Amino acid sequence: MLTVFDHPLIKHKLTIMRKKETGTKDFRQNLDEIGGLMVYEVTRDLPLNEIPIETPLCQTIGYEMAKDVVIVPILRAGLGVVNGIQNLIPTARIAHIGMYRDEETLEPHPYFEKYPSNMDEAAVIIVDPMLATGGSSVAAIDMVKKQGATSIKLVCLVGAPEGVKVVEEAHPDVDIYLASLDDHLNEKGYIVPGLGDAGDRIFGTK
Ligand SMILES: O=c1ccn([C@@H]2O[C@H](COP(=O)(O)O)[C@@H](O)[C@H]2O)c(=O)[nH]1
Ligand SMILES: O=P(O)(O)OP(=O)(O)O
Ligand SMILES: [Mg+2]
Repeated sequence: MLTVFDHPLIKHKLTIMRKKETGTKDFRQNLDEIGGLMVYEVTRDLPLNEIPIETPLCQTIGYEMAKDVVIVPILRAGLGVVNGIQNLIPTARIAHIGMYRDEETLEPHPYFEKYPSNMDEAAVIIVDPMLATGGSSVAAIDMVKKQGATSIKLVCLVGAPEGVKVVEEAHPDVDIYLASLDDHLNEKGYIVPGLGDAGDRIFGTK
C-alpha cells in the first residue's frame, strides 16, 4: 500500500528542502522534522501489550510496545531520517545498509550491512529520503528479508512513480510512505522536481 502524506507542515518543510539555495544545516533540520512527523502515522498500527500499572490514584491497565522497532537507514542519505524517528522511539535499534548507486547503470551496490539479532521479530522501518528507480529500496528489502524480517515498511520523502511501481511489484507486502509523489525521473535517474542528490545535500559533499 502507498501512503502519500497530505499535511501542511510536511509540505512546508519539504518545500524548504527542495529549494536549491537551502544550505546543509536547514536541509538536515527539515529532514529531521519531517521524519518525526511521518513516523507518527507510520507506526499507527504497531502492536501493543496491555500491562497492569499503578497510578498515584489506583490500579489500571497501560500499554507498552509489543515489538522492537528497527530503523534501517540506507547510507548515506537515509542517515538523515534516523534522528527524527529516534526522537520519538528512543528505544529503536538502528541497523545500517551501505549502498551507492552506479551513476551510469543506476544499479545499487551494497557495501555494508549490520543488523541487530532479532530482525525476524521486529517492526522494521527502512528509510531513504529518495525512491527514484526503486533499485536501492528493492535491494535493501531483499537484504532485510534475508535476515528474517517479515514486518517491513519503507519510508521515503520524495518518490518517483517509476520507483514506487518497481517496489510494489517486487515486494507487494511492504507498505510505502512518501511525503511527496513527484512527477518523473530524468535521464540521469534523478527525481523531478525532486530536491537533487540527498546524500550530497545532507553531508555537504558537493
Ligand atoms: O533524485 C535523486 C535520486 C536518487 N538519489 C539517491 O539515489 C538513491 C535511490 O535511487 P534508486 O534509483 O531508487 O536506487 C537514494 O539512496 C539517494 O541517495 C538522490 O539523492 N536523488
Ligand atoms: O545513493 P547514492 O549513490 O546517492 O549514495 P549516497 O546516499 O551515499 O549519496
Ligand atoms: Mg543513497
